[in-house]
Amino acid sequence: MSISESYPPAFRRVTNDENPPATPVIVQGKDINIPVIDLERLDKEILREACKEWGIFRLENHGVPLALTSRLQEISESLLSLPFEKKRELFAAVKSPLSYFWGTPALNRSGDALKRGAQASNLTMLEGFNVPLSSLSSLSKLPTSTCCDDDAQEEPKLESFRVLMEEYGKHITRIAVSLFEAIAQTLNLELSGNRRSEYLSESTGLIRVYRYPQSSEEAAREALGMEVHTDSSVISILREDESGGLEIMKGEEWFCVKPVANTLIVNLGDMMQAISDDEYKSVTHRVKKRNRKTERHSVCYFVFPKRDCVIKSSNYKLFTYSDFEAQVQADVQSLGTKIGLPRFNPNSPLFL
Ligand SMILES: O=C(O)CCC(=O)C(=O)O
Ligand SMILES: [Fe+2]
Repeated sequence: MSISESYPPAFRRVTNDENPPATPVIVQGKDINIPVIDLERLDKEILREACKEWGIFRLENHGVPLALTSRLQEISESLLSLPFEKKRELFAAVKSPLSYFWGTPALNRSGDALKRGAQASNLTMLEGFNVPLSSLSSLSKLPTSTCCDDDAQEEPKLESFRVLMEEYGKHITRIAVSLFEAIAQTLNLELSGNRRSEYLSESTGLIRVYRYPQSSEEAAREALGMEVHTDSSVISILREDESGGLEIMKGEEWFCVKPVANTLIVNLGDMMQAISDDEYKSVTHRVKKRNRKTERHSVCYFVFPKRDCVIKSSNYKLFTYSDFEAQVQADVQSLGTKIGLPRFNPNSPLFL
Protein backbone atom coordinates (compact mmCIF):
# COMPACT_ATOMS: atom_id res chain seq x y z
CA MET A 1 0.00 0.00 0.00
CA SER A 2 1.39 3.46 -0.84
CA ILE A 3 1.43 5.96 1.98
CA SER A 4 -1.06 8.17 0.20
CA GLU A 5 -3.72 5.43 0.43
CA SER A 6 -3.71 5.96 4.15
CA TYR A 7 -4.46 9.68 3.69
CA PRO A 8 -8.01 10.99 3.34
CA PRO A 9 -8.77 11.29 -0.42
CA ALA A 10 -9.01 15.09 -0.20
CA PHE A 11 -5.33 15.26 0.89
CA ARG A 12 -3.99 13.21 -2.00
CA ARG A 13 -3.95 15.99 -4.58
CA VAL A 14 -1.98 18.22 -2.22
CA THR A 15 0.49 15.52 -1.25
CA ASN A 16 1.01 14.40 -4.85
CA ASP A 17 2.25 17.69 -6.23
CA GLU A 18 -0.16 17.73 -9.16
CA ASN A 19 -2.28 20.79 -8.65
CA PRO A 20 -1.66 22.20 -5.22
CA PRO A 21 -4.29 24.74 -4.19
CA ALA A 22 -3.48 28.37 -4.86
CA THR A 23 -3.15 29.95 -1.44
CA PRO A 24 -0.70 32.63 -0.28
CA VAL A 25 2.81 31.51 0.64
CA ILE A 26 3.12 31.40 4.41
CA VAL A 27 6.42 32.77 5.64
CA GLN A 28 8.07 30.59 8.23
CA GLY A 29 8.94 32.20 11.56
CA LYS A 30 12.44 32.52 13.04
CA ASP A 31 13.63 30.05 15.67
CA ILE A 32 13.05 30.99 19.29
CA ASN A 33 13.73 29.41 22.70
CA ILE A 34 10.68 29.40 24.93
CA PRO A 35 11.03 29.44 28.75
CA VAL A 36 11.84 26.12 30.42
CA ILE A 37 10.08 24.95 33.57
CA ASP A 38 11.41 22.07 35.66
CA LEU A 39 8.43 20.25 37.18
CA GLU A 40 10.57 18.66 39.90
CA ARG A 41 11.90 22.03 41.03
CA LEU A 42 9.10 24.42 40.20
CA ASP A 43 10.29 28.00 40.34
CA LYS A 44 7.19 30.18 40.76
CA GLU A 45 8.92 33.33 39.51
CA ILE A 46 10.02 31.70 36.26
CA LEU A 47 6.52 30.22 35.95
CA ARG A 48 4.85 33.63 36.47
CA GLU A 49 7.12 35.24 33.89
CA ALA A 50 6.50 32.44 31.38
CA CYS A 51 2.70 32.73 31.77
CA LYS A 52 2.74 36.53 31.60
CA GLU A 53 5.17 37.13 28.77
CA TRP A 54 4.74 33.98 26.70
CA GLY A 55 1.68 31.86 27.54
CA ILE A 56 3.81 28.86 26.62
CA PHE A 57 6.75 26.99 28.09
CA ARG A 58 8.72 23.80 27.79
CA LEU A 59 8.34 21.30 30.63
CA GLU A 60 11.29 19.21 31.79
CA ASN A 61 11.37 16.46 34.41
CA HIS A 62 7.68 15.84 33.90
CA GLY A 63 7.83 12.22 35.00
CA VAL A 64 6.13 10.64 31.98
CA PRO A 65 8.20 7.53 31.21
CA LEU A 66 9.91 7.72 27.85
CA ALA A 67 8.95 4.09 27.18
CA LEU A 68 5.26 5.02 27.54
CA THR A 69 5.39 7.95 25.12
CA SER A 70 7.43 5.91 22.62
CA ARG A 71 4.94 3.03 22.73
CA LEU A 72 2.02 5.41 22.43
CA GLN A 73 3.61 7.10 19.43
CA GLU A 74 4.35 3.74 17.80
CA ILE A 75 0.81 2.42 18.15
CA SER A 76 -0.76 5.74 17.12
CA GLU A 77 1.38 5.85 13.99
CA SER A 78 0.50 2.30 13.20
CA LEU A 79 -3.26 2.95 13.52
CA LEU A 80 -3.04 6.20 11.56
CA SER A 81 -1.18 4.50 8.72
CA LEU A 82 -4.07 2.10 8.09
CA PRO A 83 -5.93 2.74 4.82
CA PHE A 84 -8.32 5.67 5.11
CA GLU A 85 -11.50 3.60 4.72
CA LYS A 86 -10.23 1.16 7.29
CA LYS A 87 -9.73 3.89 9.88
CA ARG A 88 -13.25 5.14 9.29
CA GLU A 89 -14.76 1.68 9.49
CA LEU A 90 -12.79 0.58 12.50
CA PHE A 91 -13.62 3.58 14.63
CA ALA A 92 -17.26 3.57 13.59
CA ALA A 93 -17.58 -0.20 14.07
CA VAL A 94 -16.30 -0.45 17.63
CA LYS A 95 -18.79 2.23 18.73
CA SER A 96 -16.27 3.53 21.21
CA PRO A 97 -16.02 7.10 22.47
CA LEU A 98 -12.89 7.38 20.32
CA SER A 99 -13.42 9.03 16.97
CA TYR A 100 -11.39 9.48 13.80
CA PHE A 101 -11.38 12.93 12.17
CA TRP A 102 -9.64 14.53 9.21
CA GLY A 103 -9.49 17.84 7.34
CA THR A 104 -10.39 19.97 10.38
CA PRO A 105 -9.61 20.06 14.10
CA ALA A 106 -12.98 21.76 14.82
CA LEU A 107 -15.13 19.02 16.34
CA ASN A 108 -18.30 18.97 18.42
CA ARG A 109 -18.51 17.25 21.81
CA SER A 110 -19.15 13.88 20.23
CA GLY A 111 -16.01 14.20 18.14
CA ASP A 112 -17.76 14.90 14.82
CA ALA A 113 -16.40 17.60 12.50
CA LEU A 114 -18.29 20.89 12.64
CA LYS A 115 -19.63 22.14 9.34
CA ARG A 116 -17.71 25.31 8.62
CA GLY A 117 -19.07 28.56 7.24
CA ALA A 118 -17.40 31.12 4.99
CA GLN A 119 -13.92 29.56 4.80
CA ALA A 120 -15.16 26.05 4.15
CA SER A 121 -12.77 25.61 1.23
CA ASN A 122 -9.75 25.73 3.55
CA LEU A 123 -8.78 22.13 3.98
CA THR A 124 -6.66 21.60 7.06
CA MET A 125 -3.94 19.05 6.38
CA LEU A 126 -4.27 16.88 9.42
CA GLU A 127 -6.12 13.84 10.66
CA GLY A 128 -6.31 12.17 14.02
CA PHE A 129 -8.10 10.42 16.83
CA ASN A 130 -10.15 12.21 19.44
CA VAL A 131 -10.02 10.57 22.86
CA PRO A 132 -12.18 11.89 25.73
CA LEU A 133 -10.36 10.52 28.78
CA SER A 134 -13.32 10.03 31.12
CA SER A 135 -15.22 7.80 28.74
CA LEU A 136 -12.03 5.87 28.07
CA SER A 137 -11.65 4.85 31.70
CA SER A 138 -15.29 3.78 31.92
CA LEU A 139 -14.68 1.35 29.06
CA SER A 140 -12.78 -1.52 30.60
CA LYS A 141 -12.16 -2.98 27.17
CA LEU A 142 -13.09 -1.84 23.70
CA PRO A 143 -16.17 -3.67 22.46
CA THR A 144 -15.41 -6.22 19.77
CA SER A 145 -17.03 -5.51 16.47
CA THR A 146 -19.00 -8.05 14.52
CA CYS A 147 -18.54 -6.00 11.39
CA CYS A 148 -15.94 -7.71 9.27
CA ASP A 149 -13.23 -10.27 9.73
CA ASP A 150 -10.61 -7.79 8.65
CA ASP A 151 -11.23 -5.63 11.70
CA ALA A 152 -10.37 -8.50 13.99
CA GLN A 153 -6.67 -8.03 13.13
CA GLU A 154 -6.68 -4.38 14.12
CA GLU A 155 -8.68 -4.66 17.32
CA PRO A 156 -5.74 -5.76 19.50
CA LYS A 157 -3.93 -2.62 18.31
CA LEU A 158 -6.92 -0.51 19.21
CA GLU A 159 -7.07 -2.15 22.63
CA SER A 160 -3.33 -1.45 23.25
CA PHE A 161 -3.93 2.13 22.14
CA ARG A 162 -6.73 2.40 24.73
CA VAL A 163 -4.56 0.98 27.52
CA LEU A 164 -1.59 3.23 26.68
CA MET A 165 -3.84 6.26 26.35
CA GLU A 166 -5.32 5.61 29.75
CA GLU A 167 -1.87 5.41 31.30
CA TYR A 168 -0.64 8.50 29.48
CA GLY A 169 -3.87 10.29 30.45
CA LYS A 170 -3.20 9.68 34.16
CA HIS A 171 0.29 11.17 33.91
CA ILE A 172 -0.77 14.17 31.91
CA THR A 173 -3.73 14.89 34.22
CA ARG A 174 -1.38 14.80 37.22
CA ILE A 175 0.88 17.30 35.45
CA ALA A 176 -2.03 19.60 34.53
CA VAL A 177 -3.34 19.64 38.11
CA SER A 178 0.04 20.46 39.65
CA LEU A 179 0.76 23.14 37.08
CA PHE A 180 -2.68 24.69 37.54
CA GLU A 181 -2.27 24.79 41.32
CA ALA A 182 1.16 26.41 40.95
CA ILE A 183 -0.15 28.93 38.41
CA ALA A 184 -3.11 29.74 40.70
CA GLN A 185 -0.62 30.51 43.50
CA THR A 186 1.30 32.90 41.25
CA LEU A 187 -2.03 34.72 40.70
CA ASN A 188 -3.09 34.55 44.38
CA LEU A 189 -6.25 32.90 43.11
CA GLU A 190 -8.68 31.80 45.82
CA LEU A 191 -9.20 28.04 45.33
CA SER A 192 -11.27 27.14 48.39
CA GLY A 193 -14.05 24.51 48.30
CA ASN A 194 -14.57 23.05 44.86
CA ARG A 195 -13.15 26.01 43.01
CA ARG A 196 -10.04 24.17 41.79
CA SER A 197 -12.00 21.29 40.31
CA GLU A 198 -14.50 23.71 38.74
CA TYR A 199 -11.81 25.75 37.01
CA LEU A 200 -9.83 22.69 36.03
CA SER A 201 -12.15 19.74 35.74
CA GLU A 202 -10.18 16.55 35.21
CA SER A 203 -13.21 14.79 33.75
CA THR A 204 -13.17 17.17 30.74
CA GLY A 205 -9.64 16.03 29.79
CA LEU A 206 -9.32 15.19 26.14
CA ILE A 207 -6.43 13.86 24.08
CA ARG A 208 -5.98 14.29 20.35
CA VAL A 209 -3.46 12.32 18.41
CA TYR A 210 -2.58 14.09 15.16
CA ARG A 211 -0.88 13.11 11.94
CA TYR A 212 0.15 15.85 9.51
CA PRO A 213 0.83 14.22 6.14
CA GLN A 214 3.89 14.44 3.94
CA SER A 215 3.51 16.87 1.11
CA SER A 216 5.18 18.09 -2.03
CA GLU A 217 7.65 20.99 -1.91
CA GLU A 218 5.14 23.16 -3.71
CA ALA A 219 2.36 22.45 -1.26
CA ALA A 220 4.77 22.77 1.65
CA ARG A 221 5.24 26.44 0.92
CA GLU A 222 1.52 26.98 0.83
CA ALA A 223 -0.31 24.72 3.20
CA LEU A 224 -0.63 25.19 6.93
CA GLY A 225 -0.89 22.07 9.06
CA MET A 226 -3.05 23.81 11.60
CA GLU A 227 -4.43 27.28 11.20
CA VAL A 228 -3.74 30.21 13.49
CA HIS A 229 -5.67 29.84 16.75
CA THR A 230 -5.70 30.00 20.51
CA ASP A 231 -6.83 26.97 22.51
CA SER A 232 -10.15 27.22 24.39
CA SER A 233 -8.75 25.14 27.26
CA VAL A 234 -7.39 26.13 30.65
CA ILE A 235 -4.12 24.33 29.89
CA SER A 236 -2.94 22.32 26.88
CA ILE A 237 0.01 19.94 26.96
CA LEU A 238 1.66 18.90 23.73
CA ARG A 239 4.00 16.07 22.95
CA GLU A 240 5.48 16.47 19.48
CA ASP A 241 7.89 14.37 17.45
CA GLU A 242 11.20 15.59 16.07
CA SER A 243 9.85 16.95 12.78
CA GLY A 244 9.01 20.42 14.14
CA GLY A 245 6.46 22.90 12.87
CA LEU A 246 4.86 24.53 15.91
CA GLU A 247 4.94 28.30 15.62
CA ILE A 248 3.89 30.95 18.12
CA MET A 249 3.02 34.60 17.76
CA LYS A 250 5.01 36.90 20.04
CA GLY A 251 4.51 40.61 19.59
CA GLU A 252 3.58 40.87 15.95
CA GLU A 253 5.95 38.16 14.76
CA TRP A 254 5.85 34.42 14.15
CA PHE A 255 8.52 32.23 15.74
CA CYS A 256 9.31 28.52 15.40
CA VAL A 257 9.44 26.44 18.55
CA LYS A 258 12.04 23.76 17.87
CA PRO A 259 11.35 20.25 19.20
CA VAL A 260 13.46 19.05 22.14
CA ALA A 261 13.42 15.32 22.90
CA ASN A 262 11.65 14.11 26.04
CA THR A 263 10.12 17.46 26.94
CA LEU A 264 6.49 18.54 26.80
CA ILE A 265 5.15 21.88 25.65
CA VAL A 266 2.55 23.54 27.86
CA ASN A 267 0.41 26.37 26.58
CA LEU A 268 -2.21 28.37 28.38
CA GLY A 269 -5.67 28.50 26.85
CA ASP A 270 -8.43 31.12 26.71
CA MET A 271 -9.96 30.01 30.03
CA MET A 272 -6.65 30.57 31.85
CA GLN A 273 -6.39 34.00 30.26
CA ALA A 274 -9.91 34.89 31.44
CA ILE A 275 -9.40 33.46 34.94
CA SER A 276 -6.20 35.52 35.25
CA ASP A 277 -7.98 38.76 34.22
CA ASP A 278 -5.79 38.82 31.10
CA GLU A 279 -2.64 38.84 33.22
CA TYR A 280 -1.60 35.60 31.53
CA LYS A 281 -1.74 34.91 27.80
CA SER A 282 -3.53 32.32 25.75
CA VAL A 283 -0.79 32.02 23.15
CA THR A 284 -1.65 32.38 19.46
CA HIS A 285 -0.11 29.48 17.57
CA ARG A 286 -0.21 27.43 14.37
CA VAL A 287 1.52 24.45 12.83
CA LYS A 288 3.56 24.87 9.68
CA LYS A 289 5.56 21.74 9.08
CA ARG A 290 9.23 22.46 8.48
CA ASN A 291 10.06 19.22 6.78
CA ARG A 292 7.45 18.09 4.31
CA LYS A 293 9.34 14.90 3.47
CA THR A 294 8.28 13.32 6.73
CA GLU A 295 4.96 13.23 8.51
CA ARG A 296 4.48 15.08 11.77
CA HIS A 297 2.92 13.27 14.72
CA SER A 298 1.79 14.97 17.88
CA VAL A 299 -0.32 14.20 20.93
CA CYS A 300 -2.18 17.07 22.53
CA TYR A 301 -4.06 17.10 25.86
CA PHE A 302 -6.63 19.75 26.68
CA VAL A 303 -8.41 20.34 29.97
CA PHE A 304 -11.35 22.67 30.53
CA PRO A 305 -13.46 24.11 33.35
CA LYS A 306 -16.63 22.28 34.39
CA ARG A 307 -19.31 22.98 31.81
CA ASP A 308 -21.43 25.04 34.23
CA CYS A 309 -18.50 26.78 35.90
CA VAL A 310 -19.06 30.53 35.86
CA ILE A 311 -15.91 32.33 34.76
CA LYS A 312 -15.60 35.54 36.76
CA SER A 313 -13.21 38.01 35.27
CA SER A 314 -13.07 41.79 35.43
CA ASN A 315 -12.56 42.08 31.65
CA TYR A 316 -15.41 39.83 30.50
CA LYS A 317 -19.11 39.52 31.14
CA LEU A 318 -19.98 36.50 33.29
CA PHE A 319 -20.10 33.33 31.23
CA THR A 320 -20.04 29.61 31.74
CA TYR A 321 -17.65 27.36 29.88
CA SER A 322 -20.69 25.93 28.06
CA ASP A 323 -21.59 29.45 26.83
CA PHE A 324 -18.07 29.86 25.54
CA GLU A 325 -18.04 26.51 23.79
CA ALA A 326 -21.42 27.15 22.17
CA GLN A 327 -20.26 30.56 20.92
CA VAL A 328 -17.05 29.12 19.44
CA GLN A 329 -19.06 26.44 17.64
CA ALA A 330 -21.60 28.97 16.36
CA ASP A 331 -18.79 31.21 15.01
CA VAL A 332 -17.00 28.29 13.35
CA GLN A 333 -20.26 27.28 11.71
CA SER A 334 -21.34 30.73 10.56
CA LEU A 335 -18.01 32.54 9.97
CA GLY A 336 -15.71 29.57 9.40
CA THR A 337 -13.48 30.66 12.26
CA LYS A 338 -13.32 30.99 16.04
CA ILE A 339 -13.54 34.46 17.58
CA GLY A 340 -13.11 33.35 21.20
CA LEU A 341 -12.74 35.72 24.17
CA PRO A 342 -13.50 39.02 22.36
CA ARG A 343 -17.13 37.80 22.10
CA PHE A 344 -17.36 38.15 25.89
CA ASN A 345 -15.39 41.37 26.29
CA PRO A 346 -17.70 44.43 26.44
CA ASN A 347 -14.83 46.65 25.21
CA SER A 348 -14.30 44.64 22.06
CA PRO A 349 -15.97 45.50 18.74
CA LEU A 350 -16.68 41.77 18.46
CA PHE A 351 -18.65 41.70 21.75
CA LEU A 352 -22.08 40.11 21.40
O1 LIG B 1 -0.10 19.41 16.69
C1 LIG B 1 0.41 20.37 17.24
O2 LIG B 1 1.61 20.50 17.36
C2 LIG B 1 -0.44 21.49 17.80
C3 LIG B 1 -1.87 21.15 17.96
C4 LIG B 1 -2.69 22.29 18.44
O3 LIG B 1 -2.27 23.42 18.49
C5 LIG B 1 -4.08 22.04 18.87
O4 LIG B 1 -4.56 20.93 18.72
O5 LIG B 1 -4.73 22.97 19.39
FE1 LIG C 1 -3.61 24.59 19.73
